[in-house]
Amino acid sequence: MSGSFARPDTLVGRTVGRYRLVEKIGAGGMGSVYRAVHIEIEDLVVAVKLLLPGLIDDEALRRRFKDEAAICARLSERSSHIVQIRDYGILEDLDLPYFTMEYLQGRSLQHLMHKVAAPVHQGLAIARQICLGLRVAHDMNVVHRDLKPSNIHLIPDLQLGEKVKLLDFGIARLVRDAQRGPLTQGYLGTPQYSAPEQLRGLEVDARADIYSLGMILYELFSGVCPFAVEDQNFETWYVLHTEGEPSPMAAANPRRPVPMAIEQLVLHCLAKKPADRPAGVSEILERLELVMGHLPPAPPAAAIPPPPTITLSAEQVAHLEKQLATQVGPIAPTLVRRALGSSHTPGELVEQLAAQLPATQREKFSRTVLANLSAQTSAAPSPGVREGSVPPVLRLDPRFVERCGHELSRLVGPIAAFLLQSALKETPPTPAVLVERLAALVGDQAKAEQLRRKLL
Ligand SMILES: Nc1ncnc2c1ncn2[C@@H]1O[C@H](COP(=O)(O)OP(=O)(O)OP(=O)(O)O)[C@@H](O)[C@H]1O
Repeated sequence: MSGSFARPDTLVGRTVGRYRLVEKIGAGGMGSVYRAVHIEIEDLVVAVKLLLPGLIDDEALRRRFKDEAAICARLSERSSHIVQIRDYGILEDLDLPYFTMEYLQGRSLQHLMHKVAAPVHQGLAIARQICLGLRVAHDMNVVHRDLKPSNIHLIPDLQLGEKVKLLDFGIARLVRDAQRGPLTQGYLGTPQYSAPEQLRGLEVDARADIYSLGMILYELFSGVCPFAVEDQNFETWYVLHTEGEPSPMAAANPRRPVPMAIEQLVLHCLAKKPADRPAGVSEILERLELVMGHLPPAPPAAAIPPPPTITLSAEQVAHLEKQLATQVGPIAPTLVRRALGSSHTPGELVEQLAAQLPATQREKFSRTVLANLSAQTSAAPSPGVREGSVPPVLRLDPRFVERCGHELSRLVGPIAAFLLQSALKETPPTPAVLVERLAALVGDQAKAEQLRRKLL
């Protein structure tokens, strides 16, 4: 039935492969994305991307859509920082290609950066994970070409606290694609984040992604764009990227001082000529890790969060977990515990949890749980006492933490203190959980295994 046109939202309720489309999450230039559940196992949630129905007759776009799934599938085999592809197929009656991905909870980096600059510690952890994912793509000769905050998701993760996932390889291409020639066929991308050579329609390589990364890191650490922008049109961005000088980061946001080494790195990435940028993502990673190694480590005891500042009854906690679990599944109790540890009011608690949900679910969730919470929540607990089913704060033996730091620094060098601090920042872990968090942070499977062997 080639050429037929189906309105995307009429697809809600349809079965695609083994999944039923539940709601539309959003749409981009090439496809619409839906949250979907398995037809037999409701807790199995995925995201399904379908080519826009108006594009099904365009063979080149169909091929590009399939390429996106294929490239992502290949890359995610090698990096957990790249969204996983589960399936690819065609909806027979509509002749509509689709692919199925892991469903990403949480929020995009665009959402995080919308309000303020990230604290340096958090910014470094995010930047490092973006680089780990991007390095795998570049090592496999794939250039993303549309790296931007909305294509970088931060999902809640038991080990990392916050895990970066790169997505939307819709216009990614192999650097050398013999059948289709070099990457020079007109402009594709997002002008705000594109490198000068990409905007000019010239041949691009991994260094175009490095430029986009520079734009993202500038905003991540300073909270503002490197250029003063009046009109958000192609011409304006073209002039700014090809001729404009980025403002010094310190001047851009004097209230949020950025370490000099980060500023130098970011401005290096934003060099106009590809040859003047860092040679590769490995170099950027090394420089980020050098900064991490020099940040003053917080003493482990101080890194253990203070007791929570609101108390809930066991029933309220159970209600909250149940409401959240309908959206996020088994990770709900962990998210509730973490949010309880850093909220001062029921409103703050609900806001934190709602931020983990897709935008369409937030309001309903907030309304439902706030009504339940505001009935009985007290704002100031009796000292050190916490009601409800939430376990008490666990205190780790400082000697064990010290041993972890020691083993870690043998494996990763000066960034050990930074990683240890990150691992302790989340809800206080048991020793085994601490080791798992560290193993995940190391970002290298062999080293992670060595760490487990030494410490467990
Ligand atoms: N695996 C996923 N899990 C959850 N949300 C997703 C997933 N993949 C995409 N999305 C969301 O779906 C929406 C549409 O994504 P899509 O990649 O199609 O377009 P886009 O990035 O918004 O636009 P464009 O591709 O034109 O730049 C976005 O809000 C994106 O965050």
